[in-house]
Amino acid sequence: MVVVGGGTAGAVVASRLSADPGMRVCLVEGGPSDVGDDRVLQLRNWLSLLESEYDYDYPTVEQPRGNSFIRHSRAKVLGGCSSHNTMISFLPPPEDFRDWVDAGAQGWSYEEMLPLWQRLAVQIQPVAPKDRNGLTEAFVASCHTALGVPVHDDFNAEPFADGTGFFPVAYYPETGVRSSSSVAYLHPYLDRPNLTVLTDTWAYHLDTDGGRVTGVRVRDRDGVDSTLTAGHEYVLSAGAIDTPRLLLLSGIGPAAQLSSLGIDVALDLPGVGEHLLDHPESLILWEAARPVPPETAMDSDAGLFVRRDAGDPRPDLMFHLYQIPFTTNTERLGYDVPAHGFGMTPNIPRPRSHGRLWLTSADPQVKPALDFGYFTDPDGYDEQTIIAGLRIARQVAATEPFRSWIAREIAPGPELQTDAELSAYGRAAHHTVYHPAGTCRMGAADDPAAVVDPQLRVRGLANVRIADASVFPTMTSVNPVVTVLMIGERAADLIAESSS
Ligand SMILES: Cc1cc2nc3c(=O)[nH]c(=O)nc-3n(C[C@H](O)[C@H](O)[C@H](O)COP(=O)(O)OP(=O)(O)OC[C@H]3O[C@@H](n4cnc5c(N)ncnc54)[C@H](O)[C@@H]3O)c2cc1C
Repeated sequence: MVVVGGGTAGAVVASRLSADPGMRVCLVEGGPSDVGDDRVLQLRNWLSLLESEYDYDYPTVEQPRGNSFIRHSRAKVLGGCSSHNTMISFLPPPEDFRDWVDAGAQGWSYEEMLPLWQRLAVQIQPVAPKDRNGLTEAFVASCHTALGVPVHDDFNAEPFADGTGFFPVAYYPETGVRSSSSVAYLHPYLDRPNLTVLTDTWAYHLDTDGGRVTGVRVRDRDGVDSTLTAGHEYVLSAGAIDTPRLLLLSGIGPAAQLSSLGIDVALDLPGVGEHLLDHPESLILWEAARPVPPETAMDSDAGLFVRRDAGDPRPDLMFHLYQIPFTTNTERLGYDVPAHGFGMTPNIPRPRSHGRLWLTSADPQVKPALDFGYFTDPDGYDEQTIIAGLRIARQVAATEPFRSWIAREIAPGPELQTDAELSAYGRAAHHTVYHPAGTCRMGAADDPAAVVDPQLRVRGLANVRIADASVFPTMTSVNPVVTVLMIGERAADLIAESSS
């Protein structure tokens, strides 16, 4: 087995498969190991990793209705984004998986996914009491009072329509170490004789012949090229940007795009790079009336879910509380940067705008172009959701005890009140929750727009599967990392079944 990408899902696949001593697994990871690297392992450090040497750092193309300055962070380290994210860990609601089945992903219902959730090796629990501070507790109390939503002690205890509370997080509170896929799935097993982990090794081409992958061309940290071959199967787990990028560089994708770049077409697969999904979020920023207390798991410990559409049992508006002033976008717009501040970030659980990614060059070094199409849905649903979110955040801010923590609203600023004003600000200052997905969409075996079938097999190739966020048929209503881990678990099951 060759697994390309030792990230969130790839680490799970390699770990589960190498538990069988009869299976030889080679895991190829573009970044370094995280073993012993406290900068990566300490969950609270996550923000310092963005735009660092651990980040591939992808720009977007111009977003006429959104923010063109967003830089999409993607982790370059063993464990992938689970090694530099905040590890907020939600089991998605049942209807999210119903949407997947409706999109052709037979076998991916909530009931079929639950056993995978139950066996996850990462340690998930609500933010530990020692990591909770007065600001965050006041926020939860005010959400409850202002909006009448329930307080959840554990969001994962059962499906919910709305509510507030401390997030479930995958970490070890006693040490502050993240429970990433690398820590939970690889660290205990790195001495397995049948598991080879090649770090700092970049895969840049899949060789194909007669409907099969015959090898993966890689370059190691010294710039030495070699070709890895698998006796059984290849698994692509390079993530929602780099998996389609690798396919396209290998001539697997929309034929016209590939031909225009002079890339030989190995397989015309129109869906590769299409259907780029994300969770956009905006920000309401406040100056703090007093310094924010230091206790925290990772500076975004609590949140709020709101349901506006009574016809759907799922929330349709989500907020993270940011316990630090996250001013990247507001500063650019001329707003003050407070010494002490915090914010709420309304995001769209099921956005209706989609985008795509594509190559602009046959050179593997050139980053692909990413167009998220933010706020381009024709009915304006995404825009309206952000406007509603900014208004709801103000309601919470006007309610004690949270209100006493606030000195003033910095952005959008109290003078912006109309829908048009809030929309213009909300879109100019918007950010990403860093959840790209869907670019190698899973669908029915006879769906020509799908890239993988429900067994995660690439359409038209006999021995390669994809296991990462790129296969999402639709966006999950909640943060996606748990779903990505479950995809890794499912991929391992599917491969084990097919090899027995
Ligand atoms: C800053 C940030 C915060 C986030 N916070 C949360 C959160 O709190 N909760 C949540 O649910 N989700 C969160 N997410 C999203 C979540 O982390 C991702 O959706 C998920 O981890 C993606 O997993 P993946 O397996 O698809 O890809 P990744 O985890 O990105 O794995 C891809 C791996 O492949 C490697 N790779 C890529 N290309 C190649 C190549 N050509 N050759 C070799 N190796 C390669 C990469 O180095 C990487 O290790 C966050 C993301 C970010 C960036």
